Formats: sequence, structure tokens, C-alpha cells
Amino acid sequence: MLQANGAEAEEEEQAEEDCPELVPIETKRREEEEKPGPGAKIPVTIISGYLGAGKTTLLNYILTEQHSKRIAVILNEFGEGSAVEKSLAVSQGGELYEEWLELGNGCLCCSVKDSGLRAIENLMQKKGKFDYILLETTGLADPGAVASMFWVDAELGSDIYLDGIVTVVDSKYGLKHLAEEKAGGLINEATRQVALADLIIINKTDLVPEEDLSQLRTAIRYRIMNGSINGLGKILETQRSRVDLSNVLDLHAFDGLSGISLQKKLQYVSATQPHLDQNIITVTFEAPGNAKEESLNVFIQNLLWEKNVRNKDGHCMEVIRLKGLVSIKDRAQQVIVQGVHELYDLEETPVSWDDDAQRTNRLVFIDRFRKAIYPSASLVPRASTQKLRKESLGYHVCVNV
Ligand SMILES: Nc1nc2c(ncn2[C@@H]2O[C@H](COP(=O)(O)OP(=O)(O)OP(=O)(O)O)[C@@H](O)[C@H]2O)c(=O)[nH]1
Ligand SMILES: [Zn+2]
Repeated sequence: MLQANGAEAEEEEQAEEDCPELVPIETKRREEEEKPGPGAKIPVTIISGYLGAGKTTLLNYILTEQHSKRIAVILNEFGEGSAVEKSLAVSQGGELYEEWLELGNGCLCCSVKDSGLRAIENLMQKKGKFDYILLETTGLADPGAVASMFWVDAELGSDIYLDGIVTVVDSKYGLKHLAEEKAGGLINEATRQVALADLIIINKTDLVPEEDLSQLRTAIRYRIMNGSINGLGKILETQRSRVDLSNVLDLHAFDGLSGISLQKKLQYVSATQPHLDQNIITVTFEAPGNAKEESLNVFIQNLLWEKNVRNKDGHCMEVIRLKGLVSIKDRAQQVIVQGVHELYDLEETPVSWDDDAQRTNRLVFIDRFRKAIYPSASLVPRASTQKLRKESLGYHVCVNV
């Protein structure tokens, strides 16, 4: 029997060999596409955009939407601790990614030769397990500085190539970010991000009326015409960063075909100026125990709406971005807090608190201090107030938990 089967198989093979069809080659091609050989270069897409614009939402969307690619994710988070919230936010979308890599605190582009490159090099040791890299920069990063890694480092260039830069813009706050003035006439972060983008995604269109959108569109067009040598960044509008992925992945924006060299593009926008706004700081608060939902709301509203939380010099804290993981009384699930300027949201995650472990609340603020321009209200301490101190930053805030 075995022999007979063997003979049949041989006959089939023979028949296949005789047949001048392209089938075997096609099969091979498909395999090559799915599993790039050791020599194949891996594309990297940089996802940039100001704090809270919807980068992680886009990342999540790509991870859940895209099924034919094995995607590795590199996150560059700004602020200690926020990577945890981020990883929770991303993993809510599914567990499709192959690799998870987190950079330490600090900015990827400020430590190009150190953590940034090392992270990518480490990732490349797992080459063969993924065929695409998505790199999310911090909301304050200059994507140009991150992108420059890809042509500065020749060795890296043999493994991976920069496929494109995608910038997400917040419909509600984008205009404000683009208009922000920086000391010394420097180009602000939001403008750099937009000017360098191969694709601009105007996100959160659900939050604004058409007139505002149209104003934002005009501002962006003006920036890309003036800021980028190609002036051709494509603009799309989305809700929840839902965009046809053919517009995001495999753009080959810097290939010979596109006619734009990365170096040329970067020359224009990335001056050797400091790119992180020194006035923007990150503060992390931690408090053990459970928070009462109502008290948490009061605290966040004081912070974001009343803007009456101050440092010891009496300067008001203006929050640009707030992220947190909190434990709400009588809720088994961990709750994520998301805030962008005045808007915020509490969202239950599928992750439960460990029964035995101490619950903690952690909030990460990315903010800026302004001289007091608001009425001199202050947070009214309540019975269960816990004082959280961040001595190194020279101020403390009372949180009602
Ligand atoms: N209303 C509305 N909210 C959105 C939309 N897209 C994202 N969000 C919310 O905006 C908040 C910020 O989204 P993220 O995707 O975390 O933004 P990000 O750019 O990754 O933020 P950072 O990494 O902190 O800079 C979250 O609460 C999202 O749920 C949208 O289209 N409409
Ligand atoms: Zn940097």
C-alpha cells in the first residue's frame, strides 16, 4: 500500500513537473510574502501626532483590522507609568500583535543612539516573527528626529526601511496646537508633525462642527504647503482613527519611486533645535486604595475644567493629557482614565484587580504651568483626602479619593 501511494505521489509530482503552469512559483511567492526571508527588509511606519490625538486608537485599529501581517509594535511613551495604561489600551483591541516592546522613560529621538536603536535592534533579533513594524512616537516628539534614525544608521538600514510617517490630528484641539507659539520663533511640535507627514489623519471629526473642520483643513494645508518639500501629505478625516489601511501601510513614501528622499525631507523641517517643549512636564500621582467615582470626577473636573490646581509658586497646572489607571469602589474591573485638554472619560477595562493585591490609583498628567490667571479657588479637602506629594517637582495636590 505504502509503495503504491508513493508511486502515485511520484506520478503526481511528475505530472506537476511536466505541466508548464505557474502554480509552484505562485505558491512560493505567497510564502515569501507571508514569511520574509532573512534578507528581506521590514517596513516601519511612524505614527506621530500631538498628545491625545488618537495614535493608540489607530494602532489598535490596525492591529485588529489587519490580518495578513504580523505586526510588531514599538511604543515610545512620555512619562513614567503611562506605558502601562497604554499597553492596556492597546491590548483591549485584541492580542494580535506578535511582539510587544516598550522603551524606557524618555524620548526616543533624544536617545537615538541608546534606547531607541537598541529597542529596534533587540526587536530585529526576533526577525522572521513579524513582517511589519509600527512605531508610535510620544505626542511631543518630532517625528523627523525619529525618522532620521533610519538613514543615519546604515546597519539598521539593511534590516528595515522607513515606509512612511502618519500623523494623527485632533479635530477639536488641532488648531490650537498648530497655532501655539514657541519661544525663539521655533516651529511647534504639531506643525513639525503635520509638515513631515505622508498621511495626515484628521481624527475625532465627531467632536466638531463642519466650520471648525474646514478651518483646521485650511490650517493643515497651509502648513504642508509651507513645511514640506513635497507638500503632498494626503489628508483623510476619521472617527476613532478608522481609515482604509491601504492609505496607512506600505506607502513606500521614501522609495526611489516616490522621488522623495528622506534626507531631503528632513532637512527642511528638522532643524537642530530642541524639539521637546521644556515647559511641559509629566507628573505621576499614585494613591493606594479605592477611589469614589464621584470624588474622582470632582478632582478631574477641578483639574481640567476649573483649572484651579496649582504648584507651590501659585502657578496653575494646565493639563494637556491625562492618563490613569484607577480602582473605583465596588468595581472589580480596572478603570482607565483618559483626558485630552478639557475632555475626559472613564472606561472600564476587561482586566480585573487581583483579589489579594493592594489596589492603587495612578494618574499621569502631561502638563504645563501658567502664571495664575484663574480665580484663586483651591481644591477643598474632604474627609478622606489623601495628600499626594511630588517633592521633586515642588508642589503637591490634594486628591479626594
Ligand atoms: N470622540 C472621539 N474620541 C476619540 C476618537 N479617537 C480617539 N478618541 C479618544 O481620545 C482619547 C485619546 O486617544 P489615544 O488613541 O489614546 O490618543 P494618543 O494620540 O495615543 O495619545 P498619547 O499617546 O497620550 O499622545 C481616548 O480617550 C480615545 O478613546 C474619535 O474619533 N472621537
Ligand atoms: Zn526627543
